[in-house]
Amino acid sequence: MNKKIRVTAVSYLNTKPLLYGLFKSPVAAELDLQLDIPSICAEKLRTGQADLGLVPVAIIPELGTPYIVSDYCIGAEGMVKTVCIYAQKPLEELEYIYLDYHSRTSVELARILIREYWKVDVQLLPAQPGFETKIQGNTGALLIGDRTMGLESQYPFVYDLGEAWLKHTGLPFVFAAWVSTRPLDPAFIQRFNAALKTGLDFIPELIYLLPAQPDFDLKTYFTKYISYPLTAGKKEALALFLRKMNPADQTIIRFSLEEQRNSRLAL
Ligand SMILES: C=C(O[C@@H]1C=C(C(=O)O)C=C[C@H]1O)C(=O)O
Repeated sequence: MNKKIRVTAVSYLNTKPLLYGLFKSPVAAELDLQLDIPSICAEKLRTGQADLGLVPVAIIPELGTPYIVSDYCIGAEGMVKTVCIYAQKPLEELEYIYLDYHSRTSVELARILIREYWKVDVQLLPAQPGFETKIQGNTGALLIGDRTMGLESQYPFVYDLGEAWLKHTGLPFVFAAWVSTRPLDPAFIQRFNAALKTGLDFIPELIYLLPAQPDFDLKTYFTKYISYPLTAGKKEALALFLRKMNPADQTIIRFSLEEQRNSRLAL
């Protein structure tokens, strides 16, 4: 029996449709799955504690040979609802913004948008657990994931980073993608992708299995705000985001499935 593939995936609700697909498929038997907050997923893939991960795309340049193995991701085509800056005052009146320690991508996205789009002079601070309580007066915070659900009605100023990125660039966005640091068996990748697709087909059923969120409609979130297909537009956005993060970056991202398709076409 081959060794199982060690997989790290995001523990948030937005990943459940993808996980549901994996569990409904025989591919589940090939995986040793661990669920973590995004910054830990990133760390596990980077340090070799996982072979494959649904990881924040901001860490791709830190990986030696990154392969994007899937046609599915955690993305958005504008508003995303769960990646926002919350504040009691408008952005231009803020002095400090805490950056969520769960995140790797959105903290970089916030830096880019503050610099290029909002153009406000604000100090960005690293956050510790419990930092949500510091959202007061001239201090705001970037928060991501399930902890943001229902927060929209609690703060007078809410800035959605997916929406701001679309207004700034005209592009969708990719927050997290399935990345491996070594080439995986193409047949495995195809089974893995087919399973993810099945999960998305089951969103209407899955809604019944997940805990209802106060002031937050999960079905709309999964079908309107989170956008799972890794489209050409999202790939373009990913390349632009990595360039804006670090203009000197030379990372070459390999798209495993595309390479397979291309090589099949070439045969
Ligand atoms: C849209 C989201 O995207 C998340 C944002 C991430 C980040 O900022 O590093 C990483 C994984 C994604 O799950 C979310 O979970 O709210």
